[in-house]
Amino acid sequence: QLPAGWEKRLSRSTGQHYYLNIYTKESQWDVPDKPAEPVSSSGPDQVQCSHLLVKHKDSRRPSSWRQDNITRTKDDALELVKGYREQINSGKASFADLASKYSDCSSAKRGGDLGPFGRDAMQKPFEEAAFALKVGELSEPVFTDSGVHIILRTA
Ligand SMILES: N=C(N)NCCC[C@H](NC(=O)[C@@H]1CCC/C1=C/[C@H](COP(=O)(O)O)NC=O)C(N)=O
Repeated sequence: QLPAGWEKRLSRSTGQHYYLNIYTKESQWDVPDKPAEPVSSSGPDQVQCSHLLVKHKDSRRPSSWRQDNITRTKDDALELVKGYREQINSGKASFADLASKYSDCSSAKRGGDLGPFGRDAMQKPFEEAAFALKVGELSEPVFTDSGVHIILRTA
């Protein structure tokens, strides 16, 4: 009895049997001794995230609902983001509460929620960070042309 995920095949050229992994399509001469695993998918097609964005003077659009002309430096923006991240991780404040108060993105009105999105929707550094998160996980600070973000994957 073959382990799951394998098929026994006959090699016409040698008349020998070989074994085909039905997931990877790889073949081998040795009789498999353990089940073949379905290849792990290349991650989700879509994720849903909330973010807290702190813009700075070099942001692509240094303006927001909070502040017409944003003049803080990138370093100051990073310090602020680190502080928010600490407050969330220590349970002192909720992500949605801080995002609604301090995020320089219009999504602040929705507690930072960006809704579900697929690949190629967001700037690449944001996309890479978001798709690497597990559901419920909070990112490290992420830098995009928009500014400095922390990202919470919610679905
Ligand atoms: N698909 C959804 N929900 N909306 C379209 C998002 C378009 C996308 N936006 C971003 O990548 C920035 C970084 C992550 C979130 C985000 C929000 C920006 C940040 O603010 P801004 O720099 O624009 O002033 N505000 C809105 O777009 C982009 N390709 O530019």
